[in-house]
Amino acid sequence: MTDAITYDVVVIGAGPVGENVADRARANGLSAAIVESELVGGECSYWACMPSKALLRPVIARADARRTPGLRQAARGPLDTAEVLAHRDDYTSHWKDDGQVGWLEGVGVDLYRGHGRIAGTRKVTVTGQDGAERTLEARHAVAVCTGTRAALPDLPGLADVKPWTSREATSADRVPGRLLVVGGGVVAVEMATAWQALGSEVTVLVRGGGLLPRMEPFAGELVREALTEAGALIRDGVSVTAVRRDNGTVRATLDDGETLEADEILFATGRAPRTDDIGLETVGLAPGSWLSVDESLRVEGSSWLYAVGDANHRALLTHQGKYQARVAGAAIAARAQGVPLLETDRWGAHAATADRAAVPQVVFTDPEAASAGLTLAEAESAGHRVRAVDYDMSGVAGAGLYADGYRGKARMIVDLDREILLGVTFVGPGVGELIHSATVAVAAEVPIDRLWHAVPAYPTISEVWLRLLETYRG
Ligand SMILES: Cc1cc2nc3c(=O)[nH]c(=O)nc-3n(C[C@H](O)[C@H](O)[C@H](O)COP(=O)(O)OP(=O)(O)OC[C@H]3O[C@@H](n4cnc5c(N)ncnc54)[C@H](O)[C@@H]3O)c2cc1C
Ligand SMILES: NC(=O)c1ccc[n+]([C@@H]2O[C@H](COP(=O)([O-])OP(=O)(O)OC[C@H]3O[C@@H](n4cnc5c(N)ncnc54)[C@H](O)[C@@H]3O)[C@@H](O)[C@H]2O)c1
Repeated sequence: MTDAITYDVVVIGAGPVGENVADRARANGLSAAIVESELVGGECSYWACMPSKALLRPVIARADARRTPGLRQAARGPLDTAEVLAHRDDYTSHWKDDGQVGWLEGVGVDLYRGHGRIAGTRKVTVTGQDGAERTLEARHAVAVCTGTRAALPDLPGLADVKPWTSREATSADRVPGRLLVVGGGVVAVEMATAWQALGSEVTVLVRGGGLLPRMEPFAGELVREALTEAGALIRDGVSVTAVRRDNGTVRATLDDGETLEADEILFATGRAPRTDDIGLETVGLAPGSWLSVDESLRVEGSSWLYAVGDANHRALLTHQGKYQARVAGAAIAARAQGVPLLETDRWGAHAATADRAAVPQVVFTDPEAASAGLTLAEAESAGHRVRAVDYDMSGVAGAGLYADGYRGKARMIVDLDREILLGVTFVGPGVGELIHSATVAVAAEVPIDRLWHAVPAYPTISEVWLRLLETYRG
């Protein structure tokens, strides 16, 4: 082993979040190293956000075209599967990271390829593919940005089946004839939407709680209706108890004793933190745990260790992890400069307040489901005195113009004590591009009386804002 190489900041994991922590460190005049064991760009670029959205974009565009008079006939046919998969491959840069490595070089971050492990206070070892080990030492901070992997249930026979996880579901190069999807969360509904449209016969197996259980209930209901109309079968209240593969065919046994056959089975059953082999035990933390952090993203009880992005389990979304990276970068720099008091109060420069109050998310199904801030259930369980205001989006002129027979629903959650919005949900075609208006309203805590003066252009889907406010004001 050679002598330790010293940097101000050492980042483990070069996903979207690690890249941004390193970039923020550099922008604040600190030196930074980043360690990556696979591809620079992380899960998001190669097996998550980018490939899934590249698969879904043509699906959603075709559905929109089929709802547009004059285009219906032209959009009747099947998708060009080869072109869709090739487009997806382009969007993942064919699983090569040269572009992102170039970006790191451009911002002056040193890349170390290999597996990173914490080795006591402010030290990180990097084990390269050839087994050679180097030690990096951080003057100020080590940031764990190692993300997640798919969590698989403990089922007899599962390993032999070689099931699809989100990785295979986003990178497969052929369309399975029959696809079983286990789970009812975001990965399950997005991938069911994509592969059904690409030609698979999809069956979704939902254990309980319906589809998209973390959103307002009508989101899952509208997505279910459309998925069913598209030909997918959704089975509720069923669990897979065993699975095997015979001569290529997957056989999944359900808890009611029935056995289903398919060509592939996707487990979209949540995520597990990639913290099991990163040396947490050398600093008194439990390997394999989600890392609990304070508002500045610093691991509780530590003065130098940060956990940013998926690894801290605050909000498993790329944009939210990148926001955390900006906050953590500012906090690391301030502490390095000896700033005596950080701004960690609500909405302060060194507090990731939006993680708790104003997280936006878009589920890229047909219809899209988009939300910002709290659901009714979340607001109530947090003790707020609230009113939910609902509006059927088919009554909005711009929605009718956007799609013939537009189906959609909007809800805003009003904090009755402060007369501000705590959350907004839109479900319907085209709403993904609408949600930032809600994020601004929620994060800025715009008073309802002032929102009344934010006039939506006619005739856009955004007029739903006016309808929601009119409904609230009676
Ligand atoms: C199918 C799917 C679709 C998604 N779509 C969206 C979407 O549309 N929008 C959205 O906002 N979010 C989406 N997400 C969530 C998003 O992918 C994650 O929130 C995001 O990737 C988290 O970024 P991260 O940098 O924290 O972790 P990751 O992207 O997981 O990156 C972590 C990096 O750390 C590396 N690493 C791990 N351990 C080590 C180690 N010991 N040493 C060195 N390197 C290591 C990994 O190789 C990886 O490159 C999706 C997720 C899935 C599964
Ligand atoms: N468009 C987007 O923003 C987007 C897209 C995909 C993923 N993501 C993020 O990635 C994360 C992971 O998504 P996900 O869908 O994998 O996880 P999830 O936690 O959202 O959903 C997992 C689902 O699987 C079910 N489940 C768990 N174990 C099961 C079992 N043994 N049998 C049957 N069902 C089981 C759960 O009840 C849950 O409904 C989410 O936090 C999500 O926000 C975001």
